[in-house]
Amino acid sequence: MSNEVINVLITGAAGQIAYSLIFNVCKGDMFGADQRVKLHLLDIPLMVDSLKGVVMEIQDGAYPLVADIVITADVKEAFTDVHYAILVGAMPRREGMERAELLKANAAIFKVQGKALAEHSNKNVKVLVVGNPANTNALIAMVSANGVPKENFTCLTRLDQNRAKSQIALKAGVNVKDVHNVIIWGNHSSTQYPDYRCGYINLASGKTPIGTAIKDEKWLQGDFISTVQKRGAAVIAARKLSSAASAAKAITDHMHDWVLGTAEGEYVSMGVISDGSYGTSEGLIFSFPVKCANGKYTIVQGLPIDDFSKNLIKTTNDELVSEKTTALQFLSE
Ligand SMILES: NC(=O)c1ccc[n+]([C@@H]2O[C@H](COP(=O)([O-])OP(=O)(O)OC[C@H]3O[C@@H](n4cnc5c(N)ncnc54)[C@H](O)[C@@H]3O)[C@@H](O)[C@H]2O)c1
Ligand SMILES: O=C(O)C[C@H](O)C(=O)O
Repeated sequence: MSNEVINVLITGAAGQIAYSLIFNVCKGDMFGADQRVKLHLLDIPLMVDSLKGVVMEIQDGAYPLVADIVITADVKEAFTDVHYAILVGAMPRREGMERAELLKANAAIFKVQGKALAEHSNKNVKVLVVGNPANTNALIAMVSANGVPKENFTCLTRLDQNRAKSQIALKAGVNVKDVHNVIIWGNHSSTQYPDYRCGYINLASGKTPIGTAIKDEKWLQGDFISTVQKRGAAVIAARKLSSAASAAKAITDHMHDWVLGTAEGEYVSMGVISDGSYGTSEGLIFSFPVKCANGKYTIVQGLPIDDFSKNLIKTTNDELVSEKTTALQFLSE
């Protein structure tokens, strides 16, 4: 076991996602089986008693990798010296709430947390935003965090990628581990574009493009896309709560790959700052296919984009531009 300890912040630590996520970190699933961690767990004052119960459960799990735990409702204490910040806590959408209202409530939270990252966290802190609207919350934190490198801000679209891979595996009758390089473009919302066109399946006969293996273009261009786009809402309708265990798994996958690297030839989807690749608007937090090595990601370049893909990428890009305009307006008020 390494002697070095990394400081990992999880906000919304008394919530549903955190109740799975924290234990994935404790087990070593995120940063590796040798990496010791100090957990910084932040929630609102009302939830601090509940956090005390979470701490008891961490202790009762007897995890050798857990070096220390801080629980707090104080932003400064939570953000101080953290190497990794996983920002899950956010104002949930209430019934009848307009998207703009949700954006406004969360803009305030992520502005404060962006400033806290700049003022109190490790200079090279790596940030993953999960709380919705995830892309735009990440953008707000990024523009509020003077001095923290912009490429250190990401948002979660790995859950969408995992959903897409599973749908393909179910349709093809293969194990999900044999499905590769399915891409999520754009916003973590119903305008996202799940793209199978660069992906392949490892069949007994060899590496086969998804379109060739599945041979059902109507499904691939129709129900496949809409099922993935609407999966979050379908889980909410069934569970009366939003997805939590699958979100925690995806967060673990995202951070694991960012920090420890992706396998040779493998793409994963991450919301990252757009450099204008594939005709997207520079400066948005946009989900792209990326590869990771040495703690850094790079956007995969040169993928073929036909008119079908171009249109769907434009739709999700337009939505993100409009969210950005609304959010920046709130920030300037
Ligand atoms: N990007 C994705 O793929 C994805 C997937 C699932 C859920 N989500 C989003 O993740 C968020 C959390 O989901 P959940 O199911 O854990 O919700 P939850 O309501 O169970 O937990 C959220 C927690 O955040 C806390 N919180 C609220 N404001 C806070 C603040 N300012 N600072 C610290 N903590 C704060 C709440 O007190 C609560 O304990 C939601 O916004 C949800 O929509 C995103
Ligand atoms: O869609 C939602 O509001 C919940 C979450 O973002 C999800 O994708 O499960």
